[in-house]
Amino acid sequence: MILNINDVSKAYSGLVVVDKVSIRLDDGEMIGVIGPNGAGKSTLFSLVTGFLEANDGDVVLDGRSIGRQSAAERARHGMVRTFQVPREFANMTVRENLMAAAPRQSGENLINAFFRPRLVAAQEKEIGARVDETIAFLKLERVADSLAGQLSGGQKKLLELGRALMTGARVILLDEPFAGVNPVLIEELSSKIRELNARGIGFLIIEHDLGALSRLVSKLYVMDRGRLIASGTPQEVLADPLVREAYIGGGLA
Ligand SMILES: Nc1ncnc2c1ncn2[C@@H]1O[C@H](COP(=O)(O)OP(=O)(O)OP(=O)(O)O)[C@@H](O)[C@H]1O
Repeated sequence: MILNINDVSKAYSGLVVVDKVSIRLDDGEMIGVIGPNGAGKSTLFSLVTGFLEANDGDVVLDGRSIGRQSAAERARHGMVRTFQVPREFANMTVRENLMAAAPRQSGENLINAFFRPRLVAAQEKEIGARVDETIAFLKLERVADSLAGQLSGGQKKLLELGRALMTGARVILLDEPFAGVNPVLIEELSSKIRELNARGIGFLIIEHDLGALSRLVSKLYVMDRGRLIASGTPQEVLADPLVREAYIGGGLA
């Protein structure tokens, strides 16, 4: 699945926070998006996935323009995002959270639930099997029946990834997957992401942990004050004086 972000822009009361950003994510590619605080990275993810409406530009997924579609429609086409602060349902268990994230062809239609209970039951069973697989893949067995609100920060990030996987997405945008996660779990999460990527899922990843991100992705895009200022391999980008300058005071050693 190929994602083309074409000249996407967003302004708030005249202040441009995303300025004509274009990024291409090739089939099964993994790309990092970095930049100092307030550069516009999270806003860009919301524009791409339909949580915010762009003022300009388009988003094209596998040749189809989806830039005017809702987030739910874009998810149905195979692209979802996660959030910096995970958005799990705190009062539901891990298993229930994963169940709820799966798209349903028939169960959400009450008439089907009433007149075609066997169809709905078969579908729920299939979703249940996928939930079990996802729990095993992310090694969440021990907390599968715990309330999501009681998980550690790192486990919440795993659940967030699991919820994205349950949608069946082929392109996943991860917003700071390693923030607040301990180093051991960062390695664990990275290897899960790598494994999913090897199965053909494309990733765009915003991350401030440049070391962990650079080990994961083949290419970095750098944003500063709404604009893309550099792109290339992690080695090229992190050695770029323009990039180092953008980060002054922002923590790039
Ligand atoms: N709803 C809003 N109204 C006005 N300004 C906003 C709104 N949302 C974001 N902004 C501004 O847009 C700019 C980009 O914010 P954004 O959160 O996308 O940056 P970011 O690169 O993701 O930062 P961080 O790394 O800190 O998460 C910031 O200056 C922010 O203050």
